Amino acid sequence: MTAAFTLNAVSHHFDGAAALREVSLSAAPGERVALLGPSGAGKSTLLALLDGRLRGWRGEAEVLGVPLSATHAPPREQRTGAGFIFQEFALVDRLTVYQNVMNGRLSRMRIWPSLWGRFGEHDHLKTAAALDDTGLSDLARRRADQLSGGQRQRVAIARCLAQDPRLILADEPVSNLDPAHAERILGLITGAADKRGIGVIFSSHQPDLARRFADRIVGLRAGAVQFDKPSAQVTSDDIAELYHGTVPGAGLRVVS
Ligand SMILES: Nc1ncnc2c1ncn2[C@@H]1O[C@H](COP(=O)(O)OP(=O)(O)OP(=O)(O)O)[C@@H](O)[C@H]1O
Repeated sequence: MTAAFTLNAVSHHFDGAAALREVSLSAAPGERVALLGPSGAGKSTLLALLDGRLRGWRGEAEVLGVPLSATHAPPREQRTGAGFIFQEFALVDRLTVYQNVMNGRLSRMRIWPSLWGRFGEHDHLKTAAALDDTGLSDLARRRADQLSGGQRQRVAIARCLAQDPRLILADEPVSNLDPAHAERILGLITGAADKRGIGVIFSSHQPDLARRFADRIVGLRAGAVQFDKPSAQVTSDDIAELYHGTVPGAGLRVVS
């Protein structure tokens, strides 16, 4: 089966400073991988690369069997089918929950219908299913700016699910949430992925949650892979070494 992604010696620099250094990694289909590491380790950069948004990197990268280009965005018909959940939710405040989730369908539509916002019955069905999976059906008519942080995050997840993704990428999906909500949201994302038989790659600052919700943890530091292990084999020493010398509060938040 096609790997969720494969990276071979991928490096990236921002203004001459290395953000990723010779990263070689892959994930099996359906695998849940957590990216851990202190602030500035390169987690968001790696996820942006997997999402096909990063330009100017070196090396080789393939997502869901589609080679990525370091120089240009892929044409619509060659997109990988990965869905992205943004840390800051990226919702349109003046639109309803339903409209925000429906927007997830735009990337699945042909160009002209998408420009006119002409959604079909199939799009409405996918939207309704995504709202149901995230427990948002009762809030469908509420405006996005009238939601709590946890509810907004659920809308962002539903929008991603409405895309019918073949892989879910999530950049610190629970960083703005209290511990109980964080656990619920990660359970929601990984449960929805399991139901669809697809993988999840998420970044986190919370080792305990990463251990609980990921099959595998990749420790990134200063753009390089420091460890890559099944979650059950990641020790407290691995975590301490990964965060060694970093500013307190910029990372580790233990959730019991
Ligand atoms: N657009 C940008 N322009 C310049 N430098 C950038 C840009 N984006 C990231 N960087 C730098 O690249 C490095 C990696 O950043 P990245 O955001 O990938 O880290 P991160 O592990 O996601 O951090 P955090 O946990 O704080 O979100 C950092 O040194 C950061 O300052």
